[in-house]
Amino acid sequence: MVQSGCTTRVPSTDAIPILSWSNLSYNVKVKGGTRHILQDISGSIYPGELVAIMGSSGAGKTTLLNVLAGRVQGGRLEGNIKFLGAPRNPHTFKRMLAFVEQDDLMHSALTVEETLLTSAQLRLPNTAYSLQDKQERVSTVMRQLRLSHIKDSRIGGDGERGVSGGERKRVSIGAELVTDPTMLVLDEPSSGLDSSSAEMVIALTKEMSRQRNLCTLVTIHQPSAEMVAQFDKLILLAQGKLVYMGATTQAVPYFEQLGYPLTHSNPANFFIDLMTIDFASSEATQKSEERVQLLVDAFVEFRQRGGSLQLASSKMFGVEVGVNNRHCVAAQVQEDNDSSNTSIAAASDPSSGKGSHAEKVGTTTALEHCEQIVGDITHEEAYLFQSEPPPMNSWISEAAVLFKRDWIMTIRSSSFINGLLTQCLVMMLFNSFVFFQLGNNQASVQNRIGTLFTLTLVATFPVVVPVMTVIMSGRNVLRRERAGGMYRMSTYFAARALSFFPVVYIPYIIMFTGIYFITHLQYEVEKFFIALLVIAVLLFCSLGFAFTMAMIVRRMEVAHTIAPVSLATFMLFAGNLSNATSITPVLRWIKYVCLFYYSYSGLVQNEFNGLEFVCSSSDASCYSLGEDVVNAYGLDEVPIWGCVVINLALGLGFYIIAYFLLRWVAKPRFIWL
Ligand SMILES: Nc1ncnc2c1ncn2[C@@H]1O[C@H](COP(=O)(O)OP(=O)(O)OP(=O)(O)O)[C@@H](O)[C@H]1O
Repeated sequence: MVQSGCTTRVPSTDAIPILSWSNLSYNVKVKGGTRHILQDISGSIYPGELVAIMGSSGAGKTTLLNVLAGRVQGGRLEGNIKFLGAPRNPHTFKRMLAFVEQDDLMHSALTVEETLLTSAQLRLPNTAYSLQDKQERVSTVMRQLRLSHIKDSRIGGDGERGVSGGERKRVSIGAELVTDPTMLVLDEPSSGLDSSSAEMVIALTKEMSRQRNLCTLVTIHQPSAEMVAQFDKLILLAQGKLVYMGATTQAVPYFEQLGYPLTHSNPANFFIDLMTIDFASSEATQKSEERVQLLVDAFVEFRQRGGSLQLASSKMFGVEVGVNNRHCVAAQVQEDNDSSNTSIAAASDPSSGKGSHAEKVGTTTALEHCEQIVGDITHEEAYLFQSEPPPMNSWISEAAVLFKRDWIMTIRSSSFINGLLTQCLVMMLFNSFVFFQLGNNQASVQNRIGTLFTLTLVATFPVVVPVMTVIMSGRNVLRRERAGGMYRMSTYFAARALSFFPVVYIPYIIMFTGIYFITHLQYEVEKFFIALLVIAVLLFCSLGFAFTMAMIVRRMEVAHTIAPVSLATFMLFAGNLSNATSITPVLRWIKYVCLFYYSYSGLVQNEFNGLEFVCSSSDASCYSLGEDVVNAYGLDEVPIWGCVVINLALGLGFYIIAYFLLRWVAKPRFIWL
C-alpha cells in the first residue's frame, strides 16, 4: 500500500490545477418556480489529489460531480469551469475523463479480463498500442486493483452469479483506468458495499491516484474515519452551498475555530450533523438552517481572508493522513515498485508507458526526487494535453472488437440460445408431423397453405421478442459507453446486428429444411433455394423490426406487449387470414409495409406454381392447378423476385430507422460549461 508522508510541498508558481471551477450555480425549473440546486461553488483540484464531496442526502453532491464531469442534463448552469487552465473542449475532456457511475453498468456475461480488455481495445489507439501492450496494461490494472485472481470470473448480475459487489466496483474503475485518464470521477463508490470493501475501494483509488498522478473526485455518503483520512481534500456541501473546501487535515480545526469542536469519533458524522437540516420540529429546523447559513457565510469570509489556518498535524483522527494536499507522486511510486514489485505505475512504467501522460508531457520519472514537483502540470504541458486526442481506431477494427464482444455475450446467453433452439425444434417437429408428406389432393391445398403460413409466423414472432429483449437489456451499458465516447454508433449498430445473424439463421435454416422435406413441399432444387431465400429475407426483416421496436419503446414490459400486437396486426394483412385483394381500401396500404405479405406471397407462388391437384367427386370445390390457388388468395400481385426484393428493402428500411433512432436515443444531452 502506498503510504503518504513524502516531502510536503506547495504547487510551483507555474502549476495549474487539472480542473478549476468558480461561481458555479445550477438551477432547475420546478412546479411553482426555480430550484437552486448549487449556488456559488468554487474550487480546484490538482494532479495526484483524492478529493471527496460530502454532505447530507440532497445536498447536491451528485449534481456537483456531474457538473464538473460535464454530465449534467437539463436545467440552467452558470459559472466557469477550466480544464488544465483553459475552457473545456468537450471532445478532449471526454477522452481525458474516467467516469465511474454509481451503478456498475457492465455486461454480465463477460469475464473481468474481457471487460477490461474490451475497454482497452476500444479506447486506446492501435497506432500507439499493440494488442500485447493493451493486454499488459490490463494485467497491470488487474494487479493494481487486486483483480488478477478473478480475471476469468464473469461479471454476473441480472440473476446470474458473478463477482462480489466490491470486485464489481473495482472492475468498473479498472475499465476506466486502462485508458490512462487525467481525471477520475466516482459517484458514490462505496454505495452498496460493506465497510471493508468500501475501505478497500477508497484505499485502492487513492493508491491509483498517486501512482498515476490522477486527480480523483468522489462523492461519498457516510465514510468511516479511516476512509475520511484517505482524502486529501474535502468539499462539504449543505443545501447546495459550500461549507468547506480544503485540506482534510484542516477541516476539524476549521470548524473548531468557528466554535464547533469535534463531537464524534468519526469526523464524517460530525460534518454531516453540522450540515444537516433537522426537520424534527419547526424550532429545530430554524436552528439548523441558521447554523448552516452561518457555516456558509463563515466559509465565504474564510476564503476572502485567503483561507489561512494553522496547518494541523499529520496525525488526525488517530490515522496517518497526507501531510498536505499535494504529494510527491514519483518518489511514492518508486517506493512502491521497489518494495513490492507488484504495483507498476502507468505514469512511469517504462514498459507500458507508451503514450502515458508522463511521457506525453515529459514529466519527471520516479527516479527523480521530490523537489522536482512531478505532480504539477505547467501551462506548456497543459497545451499538449489539450491538443486534439488521437483519432479513434478504424471503423473495421472498432467493429471487430464490438462484434467479438457481442458474439461472446450472445452465445453465453443460455436463455436466449436455448429458447431459440427449443422453439426451432418444437416447431419443426409439430409442423412436420401435422403436415406430414403432403400429397396432391384437395386437403393438401389447405395443408400447404397452413405450412407456408406457419413458416412465415415462426420466422417472425419467436425471433422478434427475444432479440428485442437482448437489445434492450444492453441499453444502460450503451448509454454509459456512449457518454464516454467509447465508439461510433455505426460500429456498435453493425456489430450488434451482425452478432445475431449466425445464432438466428443457423437453427432457422435447419428448422426450415426439416419442415420442407418432411412435409414434402416441392422437391426441386430451385424451388427449395427460392423458398429458403424468402425465409432468409424474412428473418432479416424480423431482426430489423426487432431493432426498431427496441429503439422506439423505452420499457421492456411495454415492448413485450407492443411487439406482438404490431405483429398480430401485420398478420391480418399477410394474405392468409384475409384476402389480399379485398382488404378495406383505407387500410390496404398496410400490407405494403407488412413484413409477412411479401414473404407469404413469395412462398405461396413458389410452392403452388406448377403444381397439379386431383379433384374427387366428394370435393365441394376443387383447385386443379396451383396457379388457381395463388389467384384465389390474391397473392399473385407481385412476382416472386419482386417479393424478395421488396422484403429486403423493407428489412433495410427497418434497420435504417432503427439506426437513426439509436443515434437519437443514445445521444448524450449534457449541458456544458
Ligand atoms: N433535475 C432535477 N430536477 C429537480 N430536482 C433536482 C434535479 N436534480 C437534482 N434535484 C434535486 O437537487 C437536490 C440535490 O440532488 P443530488 O442528487 O445532487 O443530491 P445528493 O447530495 O447527491 O443526494 P444523495 O446523497 O441522496 O444522492 C435533491 O433534492 C434533488 O431532488
